[in-house]
Amino acid sequence: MLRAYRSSEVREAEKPLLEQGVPLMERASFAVATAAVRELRSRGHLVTGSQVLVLAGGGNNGADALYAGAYLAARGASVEIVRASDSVHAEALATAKESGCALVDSGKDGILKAARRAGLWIDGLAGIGVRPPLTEPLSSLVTLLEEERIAAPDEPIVIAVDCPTGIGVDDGALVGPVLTATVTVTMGAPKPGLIAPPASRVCGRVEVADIGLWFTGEPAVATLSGSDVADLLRVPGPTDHKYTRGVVLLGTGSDSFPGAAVLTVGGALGAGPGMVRLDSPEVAGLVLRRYPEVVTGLGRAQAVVLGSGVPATETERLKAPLDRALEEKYPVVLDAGALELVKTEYTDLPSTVVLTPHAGELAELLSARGEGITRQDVEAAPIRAVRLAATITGATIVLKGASDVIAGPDGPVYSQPARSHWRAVAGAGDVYAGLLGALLASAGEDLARSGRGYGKPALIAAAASWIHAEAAHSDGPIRAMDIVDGIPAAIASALHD
Ligand SMILES: NC(=O)C1=CN([C@@H]2O[C@H](COP(=O)(O)OP(=O)(O)OC[C@H]3O[C@@H](n4cnc5c(N)ncnc54)[C@H](O)[C@@H]3O)[C@@H](O)[C@H]2O)[C@@H](O)CC1
Ligand SMILES: Nc1ncnc2c1ncn2[C@@H]1O[C@H](COP(=O)(O)OP(=O)(O)O)[C@@H](O)[C@H]1O
Ligand SMILES: [K+]
Repeated sequence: MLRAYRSSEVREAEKPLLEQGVPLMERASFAVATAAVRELRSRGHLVTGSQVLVLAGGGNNGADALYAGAYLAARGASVEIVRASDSVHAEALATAKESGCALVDSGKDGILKAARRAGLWIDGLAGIGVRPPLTEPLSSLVTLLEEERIAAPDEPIVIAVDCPTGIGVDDGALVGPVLTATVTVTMGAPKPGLIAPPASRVCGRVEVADIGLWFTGEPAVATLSGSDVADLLRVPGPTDHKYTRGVVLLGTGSDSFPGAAVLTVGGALGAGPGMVRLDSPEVAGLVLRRYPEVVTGLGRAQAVVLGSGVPATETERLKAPLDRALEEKYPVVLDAGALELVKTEYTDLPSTVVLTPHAGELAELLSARGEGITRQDVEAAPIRAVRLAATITGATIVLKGASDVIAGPDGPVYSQPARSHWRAVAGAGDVYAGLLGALLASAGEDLARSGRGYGKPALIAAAASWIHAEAAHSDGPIRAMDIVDGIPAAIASALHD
């Protein structure tokens, strides 16, 4: 599991070490320099003679970059420094100069010329001490460098120290200019913005440098790996039968969208529940032709999926199964049309109800609940949007997208990236809803007994996102049914991770 901690938690973790005089900055800058050497070598360059640009801001982040520059200069690199603040760390600057680094003329032309000369930039303009948007003069400098980076015929390697300058370190937001990185060398632990969208998209490869920090608390944001998923999966044993393995009931599909029933059933069956029930008479024939193992009609279940392929105007029939699940405290997935119910009637939900909107649906839901939020707002700061929605509704929220961002009213936010953007295809969300329902069903009795979720529904949803991403992994076009077909192998790969 990748565990990301906020800047305040990083500073807390640093405190005892700094009091003991542990040389954190030395460790940090050495990690940056080592990453720089590796990046140069992996592209066939020698350190000696390589042209490096150190972008040094006024904080400790700038000092890290300067010491890294000093190290590279001592190894024979030709290092130039852009001094982006009047208050650059004096000792670090002196060390860099002594090692042979040269200061660049700080006018626009001087900076651009130096940027063009250098094949590797070290971004020490701002670290975890900065809240975006950047203010002047840093804002213009970052804009200039990012434009140059994009326009350069040979794209420079950009090594971000701790985080790319300009990102929302703690919330993953992108507001204002940022300098996109090839590699981010982050100190001690990832920060939320390094693993959560949209900021995670400008971080390149994230490397965590062990500088001796120790974190014991709950992370702010986490990303599950295959082995975390394996820990959550209930593998059947000799005493299991279909009812102990979990029954999932689907109220999905309609005359308008019959295929959604096939896709949700396929997603559910792929996860291996004991039984899938379908309560959608108008599409039962279609589903049974493809999946004869499905049982039709209402009945007992340990989890319920409602709304995929059901128009928002036809949600009346979803209320009976929803009421029953709420009464019996079984987990529920509300997808697509069923989200309509949360706008007006079902306004206070337990966290065992999981809502699965895409960005547009989440914006609509939040707006209907009195928050003036657009799709663009959701996309610019997904962590904030899911947290807000979880607080307002009480439910667990899965914001579907290139990365799924998941939050309950408490516990960490999970950010689960896609393995391939070919996944963005109609019906992929229906497959997800069915898959999630089946996973919740296998935990349904436990969740019902606990009465509340205590973070577990979010964790299970994150596992569903991992499996879905793995099942949709592809180097070329895929259909939603290919994701269905990929689920059993994705689960097997988690179990063997
Ligand atoms: N604290 C420590 O002891 C350690 C910190 N380390 C490094 O130190 C960094 C944090 O250092 P700092 O706390 O000095 O913070 P930063 O280095 O992130 O920089 C803060 C600087 O940015 C300016 N600034 C703040 N908000 C701004 C905005 N919106 N627009 C433009 N400028 C803005 C401030 O005036 C200040 O000069 C970490 O990211 C990491 O790289 C490492 O050296 C390891 C040890
Ligand atoms: N850019 C992207 N890259 C990868 N996956 C994506 C991207 N955008 C969306 N997705 C995924 O595609 C699916 C789309 O779901 P949804 O919007 O509900 O569509 P539908 O209702 O047609 O199934 C979700 O699983 C989501 O995580
Ligand atoms: K930085």
